[in-house]
Amino acid sequence: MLVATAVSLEREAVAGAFAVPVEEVPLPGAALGRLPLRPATSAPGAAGCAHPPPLSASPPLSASLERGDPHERGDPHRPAGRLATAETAGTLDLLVAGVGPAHAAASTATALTAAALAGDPYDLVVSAGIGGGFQPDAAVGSLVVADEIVVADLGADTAEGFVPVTELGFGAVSHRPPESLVREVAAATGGRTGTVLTVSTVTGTAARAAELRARHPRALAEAMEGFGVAEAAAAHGVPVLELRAVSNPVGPRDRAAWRIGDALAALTEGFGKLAPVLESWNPHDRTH
Ligand SMILES: O=C(O)c1cccc(C(=O)CC[C@H]2O[C@@H](n3cnc4c(=O)[nH]cnc43)[C@H](O)[C@@H]2O)c1
Repeated sequence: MLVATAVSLEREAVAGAFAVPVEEVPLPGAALGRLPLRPATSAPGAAGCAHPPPLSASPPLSASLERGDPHERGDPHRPAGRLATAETAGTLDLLVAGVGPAHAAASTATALTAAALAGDPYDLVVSAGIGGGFQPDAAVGSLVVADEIVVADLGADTAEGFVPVTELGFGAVSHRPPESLVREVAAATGGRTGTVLTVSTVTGTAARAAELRARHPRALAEAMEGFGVAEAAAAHGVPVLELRAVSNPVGPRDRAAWRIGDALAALTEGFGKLAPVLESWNPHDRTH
């Protein structure tokens, strides 16, 4: 499984979250973390990690998100970010995929291609991160599991309104994660299911929020990467999931209202609950 996040996560925090140490692996222009889904009790090669904490008690996935340290944000010119791996049996790789749909798509496609060429293809891609929540349905600090991943601004602006790219005769504007996986992940994490929009421009006015909601009445959240990750996954025939923790309301710009710490705590807790679901999920069940 490949987990694509927008910005860099501290290796120590990631190791703590998944209860294993990770090692950086030098790959050509790439960065990815390979971690077991299960908390390792005495994993071979997991030196200094004989008694790791349970997943649910793990520290935040990323403290570095809040710091804004450019070195923690990954190198925007290296599409796949940084790659690290645990020496234990690798079942989960963590990819710093970059901010925005294009960067996320490039990073994810690079990682998927590298894995396929190495003869070890992924069977699931998860786009995970923080996002804006449409009020009152997706409260700050809550989790949203996408049952549909929709790009909201890929198309043409016309006097009659927005025309999606599909109506212009091109491409796709939506991807649907496997229904059974969405159901099970939502049940395990307590997340709400609904559409998660992908935008290239963060919504900053009430008018834009209302316009998006009018076009996408089922939208619970917006973020900037899901559709890019989903396009890369679709190109490889791999199912996709998107999990967002709400850090701010969608609407008028108000940086004081951001609750990134709360959202990351919710994401970390939710992620810990994903492990058993993902372990038992049958990757061949791609639609139901
Ligand atoms: O400067 C602003 O007003 C502003 C408001 C919200 C988000 C940003 C970002 O730069 C977000 C980058 C990052 O976080 C995700 N995210 C979080 N909240 C939102 C949102 O309301 N709309 C879209 N994306 C959001 C996003 O996926 C990026 O990874 C700036």
